Amino acid sequence: MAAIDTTNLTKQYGDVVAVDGIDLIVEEGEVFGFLGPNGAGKTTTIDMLLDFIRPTTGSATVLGYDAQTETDAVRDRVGILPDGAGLYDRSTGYRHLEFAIESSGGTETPDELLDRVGLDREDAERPVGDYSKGMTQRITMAMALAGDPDLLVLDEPSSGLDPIGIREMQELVREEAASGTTVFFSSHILGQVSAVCDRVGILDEGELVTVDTIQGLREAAGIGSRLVLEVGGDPTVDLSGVDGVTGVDRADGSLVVSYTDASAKAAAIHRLVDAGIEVLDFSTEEATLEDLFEAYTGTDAAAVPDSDTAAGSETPPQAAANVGGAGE
Ligand SMILES: Nc1ncnc2c1ncn2[C@@H]1O[C@H](COP(=O)(O)OP(=O)(O)OP(=O)(O)O)[C@@H](O)[C@H]1O
Repeated sequence: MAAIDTTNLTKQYGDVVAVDGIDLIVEEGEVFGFLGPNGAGKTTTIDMLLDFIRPTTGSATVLGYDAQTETDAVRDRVGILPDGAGLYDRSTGYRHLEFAIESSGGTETPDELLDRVGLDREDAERPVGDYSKGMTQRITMAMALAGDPDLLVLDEPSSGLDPIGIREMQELVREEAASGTTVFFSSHILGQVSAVCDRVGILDEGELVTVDTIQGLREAAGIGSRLVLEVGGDPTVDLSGVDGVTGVDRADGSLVVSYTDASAKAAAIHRLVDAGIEVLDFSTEEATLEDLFEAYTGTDAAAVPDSDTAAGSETPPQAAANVGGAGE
């Protein structure tokens, strides 16, 4: 059974096709990165998976349950970190956790969840309305973890976190994955997705343009990295048959070997040395993740702000599930 399975999932707002006929399968146990520039349709897709909004056409199942007709079964099994937490400002972090544990039927204690997300007890006793953005993100993540969900849906989870917080969040995702939880990780920041995800789907203007591993994306996009070698003399070079090498050129007196697989670097150098060619020096120029993002979306990733601003939604922001909200 797939953790997420969508068929022609579509959401249209007037003339805007926010999500355009997505067919996507996320296997159980995988960490799947859902990547796309701002406005690509990531949050809209997630909102349809959790029945916060209804598709215009198409359907989806989550953990084998119909996303529209078996919503309770879905929400009971899914932990959600929404883009823009719907918390109760005057209620404490601790109270939010108690509520999340109670409504998810969890057996953990609030303190255990606080530990996992790096929030201390003192902060947990303050009203969440006083929290910084990073603290809000942490308490929301803790709520999402309550009840040991089978699927974690994280919408821009690093939003508001500092570099240490981002690393801790990635570690949490790895821990969850190691314990068998499927993780659906949405972000517009490729580096964060690639750090934790087994596969990545790239969404652009509502369309799922590709689904692959990061390595597969590199190869398919044909944006390899380059090995620049300074060699003695002007030898004839034949690197045909070296796995991962996609081309050999000369530039400014150097030999430039293009490759899509990092293991090709050492193999190419060995081949040259075996052929009696003197390798005086070498350096590598790696294709960046930004190059990759740009190749698929036409969006200059460097110019995409690290924004956590979501487009509007049909419904008010949702509290982290398995939660309906944490009343006072
Ligand atoms: N309620 C709505 N009414 C009209 N248009 C909407 C509504 N909600 C979303 N949209 C539009 O749908 C498109 C997809 O928005 P969505 O929020 O899903 O993108 P996103 O990929 O999550 O973006 P971000 O990374 O900025 O959060 C955008 O063009 C957005 O303006």
